[in-house]
Amino acid sequence: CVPGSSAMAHRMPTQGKVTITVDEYSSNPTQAFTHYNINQSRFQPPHVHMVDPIPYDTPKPSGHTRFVCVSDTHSRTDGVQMPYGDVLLHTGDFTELGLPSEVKKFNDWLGSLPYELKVVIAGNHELTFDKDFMSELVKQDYYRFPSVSKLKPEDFDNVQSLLTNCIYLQDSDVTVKGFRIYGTPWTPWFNGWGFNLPRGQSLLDKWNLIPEGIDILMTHGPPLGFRDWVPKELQRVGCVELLNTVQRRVRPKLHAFGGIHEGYGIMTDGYTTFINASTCTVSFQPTNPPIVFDLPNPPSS
Ligand SMILES: Nc1nc2c(ncn2[C@@H]2O[C@H](COP(=O)(O)O)[C@@H](O)[C@H]2O)c(=O)[nH]1
Ligand SMILES: [Mn+2]
Ligand SMILES: [Mn+2]
Repeated sequence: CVPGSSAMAHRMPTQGKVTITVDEYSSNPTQAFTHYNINQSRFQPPHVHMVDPIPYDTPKPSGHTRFVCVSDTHSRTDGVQMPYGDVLLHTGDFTELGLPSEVKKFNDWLGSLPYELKVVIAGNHELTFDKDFMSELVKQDYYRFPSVSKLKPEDFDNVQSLLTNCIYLQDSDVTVKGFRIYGTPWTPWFNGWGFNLPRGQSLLDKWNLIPEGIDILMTHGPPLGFRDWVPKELQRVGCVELLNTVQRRVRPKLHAFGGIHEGYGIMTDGYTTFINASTCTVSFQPTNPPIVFDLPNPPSS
């Protein structure tokens, strides 16, 4: 089923393409959650429920690919025990500030891991990966991030090239082992970090770049209602337009993200599995284990 029915998504009769528009509750995700839960049972069982992670020693079913999901490692990978799997997915915040030294350290860690393929996106902490953010920061004389101010532009101009041990996605996709994976770093504006955009049309413009036919979506932050609860503020902070895009247009089998460290865990809506794989806790301790997930191989692979 496509959860919920709303004026916020409609199928164009001639093209069969679903168009997502800005949700009336876009700017207040906590209110959006309550509204859609009461009026559409949108986050209710039996379709929506928590999922237990599979134990690492579970044999992989034949004809499946095992994905290992991590996120928000924040340059703290030293003690993280990595399980068996085929493809690593890292959904951003692999550094504290995107310093080239941190990126190199992360790339070395990736190089030490045995996975056949590693796919990585940036998060709001990868400041140097967001070119527009860096141009603005230069104008502000770097007052917010003193250690970034020590960098010369040539040190970070081509920071992506330091990631030699993975496939880096930024509003782009790749097909690996027959799975089409799309990755995008944008999150709702929060304290003016990298890859921040206002809720509403600005973020929806980014989600509208996600093609149909994606098997796995990687974003840094959660969609509304799925592992997006911030207990210290009693707020849901997931993006409403991202949820509508995922459930009503793109419909990936797996949506992997992090961003909200407190939301670590797995849920399903009955079709898409949502994995918040934040390795670091809210106090930035890297104690949440990587989450493994098996997907049946696409027929053509
Ligand atoms: N109320 C909100 N809290 C947020 C949001 N994004 C992040 N956070 C909180 O910060 C930590 C760490 O995030 P990081 O990007 O600095 O690593 C996260 O776990 C939340 O507690 C937000 O949009 N709204
Ligand atoms: Mn983080
Ligand atoms: Mn983050």
